[in-house]
Amino acid sequence: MIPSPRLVVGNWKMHGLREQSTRLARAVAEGAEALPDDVRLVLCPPFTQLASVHGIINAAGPNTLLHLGAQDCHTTSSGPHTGDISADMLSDLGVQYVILGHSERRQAHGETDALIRRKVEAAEAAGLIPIVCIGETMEERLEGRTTTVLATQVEGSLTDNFNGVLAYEPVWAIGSGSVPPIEELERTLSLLHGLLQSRLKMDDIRVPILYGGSVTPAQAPTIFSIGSLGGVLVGSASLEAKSFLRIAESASLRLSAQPLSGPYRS
Ligand SMILES: O=C[C@H](O)COP(=O)(O)O
Repeated sequence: MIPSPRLVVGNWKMHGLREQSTRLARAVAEGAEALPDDVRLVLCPPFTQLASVHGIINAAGPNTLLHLGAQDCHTTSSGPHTGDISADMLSDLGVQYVILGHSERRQAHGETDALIRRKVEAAEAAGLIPIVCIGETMEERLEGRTTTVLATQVEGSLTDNFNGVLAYEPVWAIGSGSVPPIEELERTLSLLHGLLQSRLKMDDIRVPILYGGSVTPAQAPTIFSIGSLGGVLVGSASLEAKSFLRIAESASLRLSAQPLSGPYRS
């Protein structure tokens, strides 16, 4: 059974100096106190702000819904890799989740499925929960190759005993203001569920599937009307505490009183 809390992950990307990050994390921590415990918030600041955000999460106390995530890690635990950060280092800092294979890293840093898989292995070995991103480009979508692209990414990026989180982020939806039509998203989620079953050779899949790409407070209730959705990966809207918290409210089944449905919530 998938963990019942829905994940609302804020990927701050390369945004945030000290003052702004501290203010944002404090505001989210304060707002999180009012949320029901069927949501879990994960803040993924840049590496430079992990320690201060960790301090704020710690100060929020043991029952906080807030967790700490990073945006990448290296494939090995230490060594001569100038400028890189290992999963062990993240874990040592109190990080619990790590985003891997984001399309911005696949595109700007040439990350391949094979490399991402090695990062997933490193994250798992360090006790971190990997959030692996997959998604098709607009060109691939227009060529009708979405299914093949997703199948290849699921096959190549995940480990055999993967027990993390999968984030479906159509590359064309990121930062574009466009979200796939809800019926299409529902179909893709069910496709991904099938791909996970065959990749992990298991019928009872417990890997939460998140959606990411232009998630806003206005779009969130429609997106979360898909009962099987494990959560969302939020970029721009996570940089504003109010928006991020409103998205988290929509994620709560208790607050939205949606009927439970789908493979994860039976
Ligand atoms: O990791 C987050 C995604 O890239 C989505 O970013 P966005 O919400 O700004 O479209």
